[in-house]
Amino acid sequence: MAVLNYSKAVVPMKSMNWNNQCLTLLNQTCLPQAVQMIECKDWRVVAEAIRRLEVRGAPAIGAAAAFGLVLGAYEIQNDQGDFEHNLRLVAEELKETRPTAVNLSWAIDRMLAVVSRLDSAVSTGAIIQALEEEALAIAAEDRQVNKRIAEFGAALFEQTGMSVLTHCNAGALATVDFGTALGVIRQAWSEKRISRVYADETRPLLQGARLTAWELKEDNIPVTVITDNMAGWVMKKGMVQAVIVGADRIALNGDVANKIGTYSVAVLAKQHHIPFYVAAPLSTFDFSMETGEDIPIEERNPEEVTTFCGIACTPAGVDVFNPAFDVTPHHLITAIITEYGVLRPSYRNAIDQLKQQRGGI
Ligand SMILES: CSC[C@H]1O[C@H](OP(=O)(O)O)[C@H](O)[C@@H]1O
Repeated sequence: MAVLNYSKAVVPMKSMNWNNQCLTLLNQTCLPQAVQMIECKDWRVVAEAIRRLEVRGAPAIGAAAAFGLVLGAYEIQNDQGDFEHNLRLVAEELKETRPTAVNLSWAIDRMLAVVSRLDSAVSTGAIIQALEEEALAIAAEDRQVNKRIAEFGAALFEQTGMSVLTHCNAGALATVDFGTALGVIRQAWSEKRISRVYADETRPLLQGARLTAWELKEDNIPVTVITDNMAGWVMKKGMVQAVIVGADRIALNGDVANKIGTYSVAVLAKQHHIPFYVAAPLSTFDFSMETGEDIPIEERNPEEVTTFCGIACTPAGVDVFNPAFDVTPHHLITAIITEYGVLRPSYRNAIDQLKQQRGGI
């Protein structure tokens, strides 16, 4: 695995790039201190990068896993045994890297569907070419989808000069490019609808303080970083007029899994009569899941909580609970912004109407 260090001046805001059988990832665990790219030529390196949150964010890990499957296909093309069977083994290992974001399984299933549609007589080389084209399509669609979400979402900010709070990072770093919640913020800023962003630091891994603040500073969008326990007071003081977040999995009734702490922010927003928006592409919806009750919640290494920048901040041996996500019930969500428009309660009806409009999903 080659590691390349860039000066900040040249780094693309994109989370990843694919070229000549190599997936280059912007290593998000090094930001904002260092801009480091990881060159992945082995699918196992991609899988580990997803597990370690070197690449993270629901759409971003979906796209990364898709390119990881292409790397796997190149590796196994001359192996003994059935190519499609061996490919599905790689696909399953990529799917298992993180359980909550449905975009991961959505992307892998979309890639495998390409293989299923091909004539059984086609060459392995033709299969690999089709897989590579599909992964590139997933990545290319991402920016277009995020731009549409941004246009629909920005219109929700009806005043000028509003302040908005966000949690975690749903930016260009969490997607292939431009971002979902931060995409809406970028568009609303360009239309002068918002004047400042309050970014929750988002313990324990600080995606807000490290990544959202980095993205917004790079874009010269005014950002104020707050600790997670300040969100209520910021709302009480009237310092924000809206909340917008991303999502990792959305159930058919509109329950939303997102970074841990999102539920608390939604309860606070309700208490203070502040609109709470979720921005997410259709690939974040789980059409097999009626409610958020069954959304798998990833639990991560306790050391993410017991240490801070590598320094122990708890006594040794204490018990730790470290869920990476929580589920916000649909009744706390004002609207869900998608690339097909803004969904409002009842979300089940809205999603059914969307399915009818599109002749299915
Ligand atoms: C645009 S999806 C971003 C979504 O993913 C983040 O989780 P993680 O940093 O663990 O990958 C967080 O839930 C964001 O809202």
